Amino acid sequence: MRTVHKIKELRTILQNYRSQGKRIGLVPTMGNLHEGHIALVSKALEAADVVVTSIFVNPMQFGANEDLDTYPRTLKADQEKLDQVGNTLVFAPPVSEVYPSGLANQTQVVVPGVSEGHCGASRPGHFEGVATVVTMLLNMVQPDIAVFGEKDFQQLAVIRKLANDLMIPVEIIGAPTVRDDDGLAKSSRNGYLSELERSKAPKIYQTLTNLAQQLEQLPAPDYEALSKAACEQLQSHGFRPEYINIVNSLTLAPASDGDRELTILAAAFLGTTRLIDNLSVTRP
Ligand SMILES: Nc1ncnc2c1ncn2[C@@H]1O[C@H](COP(=O)(O)OP(=O)(O)OP(=O)(O)O)[C@@H](O)[C@H]1O
Ligand SMILES: CC(C)(CO)[C@@H](O)C(=O)[O-]
Ligand code: BAL
Repeated sequence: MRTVHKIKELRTILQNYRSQGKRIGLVPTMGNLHEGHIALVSKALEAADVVVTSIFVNPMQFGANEDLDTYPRTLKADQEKLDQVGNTLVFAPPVSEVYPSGLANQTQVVVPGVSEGHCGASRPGHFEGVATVVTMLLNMVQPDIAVFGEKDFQQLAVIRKLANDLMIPVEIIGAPTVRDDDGLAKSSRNGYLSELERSKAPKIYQTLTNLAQQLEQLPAPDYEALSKAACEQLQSHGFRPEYINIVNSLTLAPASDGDRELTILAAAFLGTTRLIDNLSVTRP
């Protein structure tokens, strides 16, 4: 497995693979890899001959009071994990390589509709940062396929829309959320949790599971009342819920009576750690 830090070098290597007729996959990450990320790389390897795993903590998607400075950077351990998986190439550029003219001067990609609300409301500018860097990565790598996790459900919707709207010739593939045995979605930020917080954290998934059951069973659910009750349930377990929203799985607009494919989106703080999760349901 090779690691490259420069776009020029990456392009030369990929050109060589392409000229041999190899299919190229991309898995964008911010590093600190766990089994969720490895599942994305394995899925990409099912559809591509060589997979580029990018590791880049993208400053453009972090808000002023967020954890850009403390976000775990663990390149060596990440390389060792990827070494076990298969034919991967690590692309780990420095910030100066991705934003040579600085952030303030950077052209941005804005994705209307699906970027708004949910995490888009609580993290202003976040999805512009994600959409911009993902567009740049897709242009740098020019992959046949790119794999993203359903754990970041709204992000996946944003990326599907930008690839479609900007006519980027890539297949965007979603991969299911990988969870710990107790249901907690694996996430780099789980590492911020204290032992006590970690023991409470699975409540977020349990709350979503209970809510999903009600959505499957109730003949005419009152979505707002159910969301409010679920937030109160989380609060009683020591969370500070940011939102629990029941949405149309495709548009991410609030669920309405005729919708059958629904997704429950949730974000909540445990102490200073912000966790997100989601669960999709089909109404009878
Ligand atoms: N548990 C998981 N299951 C499936 N995919 C995941 C999981 N966790 C992260 N991913 C996916 O991995 C890719 C890179 O995500 P990222 O590096 O931000 O990891 P993360 O663990 O979600 O980090 P953070 O805690 O900062 O949100 C994204 O497409 C994300 O959806
Ligand atoms: C897609 C991504 C790598 C863009 O920085 C990031 O938002 C993430 O890790 O999910
Ligand atoms: N996993 C999404 C990236 C972020 O929270 O910034």
